[in-house]
Amino acid sequence: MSTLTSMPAWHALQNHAQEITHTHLRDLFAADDQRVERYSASAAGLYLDYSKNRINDTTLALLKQLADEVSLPEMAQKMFRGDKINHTEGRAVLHTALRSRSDEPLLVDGVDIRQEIKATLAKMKTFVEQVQQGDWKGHTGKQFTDVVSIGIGGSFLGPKIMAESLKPYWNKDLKCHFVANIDGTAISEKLKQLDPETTLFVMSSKSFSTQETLTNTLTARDWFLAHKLPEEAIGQHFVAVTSNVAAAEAFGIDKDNVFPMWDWVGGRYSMWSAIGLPIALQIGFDHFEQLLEGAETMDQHFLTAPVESNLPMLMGLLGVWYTNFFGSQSHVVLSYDHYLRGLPAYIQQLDMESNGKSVDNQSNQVDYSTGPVIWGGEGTNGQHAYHQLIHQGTGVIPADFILPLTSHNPTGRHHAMLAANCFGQTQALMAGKTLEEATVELQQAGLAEDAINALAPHKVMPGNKPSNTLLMDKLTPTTLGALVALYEHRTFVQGQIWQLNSFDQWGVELGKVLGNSVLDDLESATPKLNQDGSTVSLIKKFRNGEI
Ligand SMILES: O=P(O)(O)OC[C@H]1O[C@H](O)[C@H](O)[C@@H](O)[C@@H]1O
Repeated sequence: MSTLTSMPAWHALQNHAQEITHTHLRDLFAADDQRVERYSASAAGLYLDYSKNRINDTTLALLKQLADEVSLPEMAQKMFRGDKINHTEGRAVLHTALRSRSDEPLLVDGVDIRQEIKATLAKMKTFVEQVQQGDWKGHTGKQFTDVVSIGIGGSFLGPKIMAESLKPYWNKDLKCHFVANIDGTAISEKLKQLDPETTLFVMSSKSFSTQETLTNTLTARDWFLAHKLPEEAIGQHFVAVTSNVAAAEAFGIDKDNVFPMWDWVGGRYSMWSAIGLPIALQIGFDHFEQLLEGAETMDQHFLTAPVESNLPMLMGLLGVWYTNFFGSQSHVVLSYDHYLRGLPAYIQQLDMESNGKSVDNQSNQVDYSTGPVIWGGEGTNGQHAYHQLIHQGTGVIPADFILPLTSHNPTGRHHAMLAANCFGQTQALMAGKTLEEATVELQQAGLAEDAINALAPHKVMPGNKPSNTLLMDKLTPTTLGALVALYEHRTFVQGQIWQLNSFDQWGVELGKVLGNSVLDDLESATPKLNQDGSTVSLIKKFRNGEI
């Protein structure tokens, strides 16, 4: 039995879950008109209504006890101060330092990283301003109109989704494009639209060894040179962001054009570093700094607020409550804002690559569920696609609804309708519709009794489906920074409860290695074909070009 499942709070939560499954949220709201006042909290420009969760005061007390029993507050302090909590890679975890304005020295292996962070931010600021003001032009003297950010995983999702989310703040004279996939269509379709004389390439790869990014950059480089631009023009049109500066130089990127990052920043936590350069180019450096400031405000809240009003702690613990005591296997993030339509995909990598693991910090196989599938999309679109399952499916899928109260594009009644849909969905999930209510509805519609008896059960909505509602006054760089930091710390909370190292990703290695040996067989004149039968069959079909 693992240490986690032997903890007193764990056993108490198991017993408590048995009790609370017999209560309906409808009844909890009916019995307490102060419920939302007691189960809501605000911080860093965000408001969390968590009253539509399957909880009562005992639940929260036991979840808090569990947090204490795993020493969560102490673990958070260790992370922020640079302890090497990423123990399988022997690394600190300091994405929080990237957005900190503290001057307190922060040593990693004897080096004060605050100075490196400051120097890199200054380098980014100078570069962004030079590009925006036309002081850094293309080889033929034209100002850049387009930026192509080449990267994948955390070197793609952060830049792309944050830039997309902050469109109201875009520098109108510069358009950022994002290429990630090795599929040649991705880069080909992008390059078709572009003029090499006015295009700047930002190649982002922490390791500088990722096949997709290296290949796409070489293809971009070939395209660039194929347009009669000389080799010496590369230096003006290609910059890189990486922790492997030597590899970047060997690749042909000028040393002065390399923006450093560090091994104490995980890829999925790296948008605050120079990986965020495309964001800063798109929205301007001042707005990028506001993104950092919003995140830092959430950091301080996470470090100092008591559990019962600590947004990341509450959301993280509630996730554990459903995963481990209600059998939930997925969690849905619903952005009721068109600009935030990509956010669920960002949180998907953040959370699933952090906690999609089954070996604990003591190198033992866990005997409990860990990271759920994170999915989601844009409201109200999801209501016409997958909300059916959330309402009437057989499982419990906790939902986060995210809505800015003010739209950047006030258009007629649109925003009121968006908000009404958002709130209506959380209400329907909570209250549901009973058989009696469905029956009365059908009687009022004049259906015959046998028809009613056949149809009514299909119209029953069990309700008691949990949701969080996250509000902000308006989507700004500051509130977006706070929102992303909130989810980073929510992921940290869950990883700590599950006794996981949330900051390595050994699971992505095998597929890459096997893919390389398959590639040899796909391209070789004399393929070895010493793979399993299915893979050999697939290789042969690819080589023959027919199924
Ligand atoms: O930035 P790179 O070193 O190119 O890595 C890009 C991505 O590669 C892997 O898939 C990791 O799992 C991701 O966390 C990382 O963001």
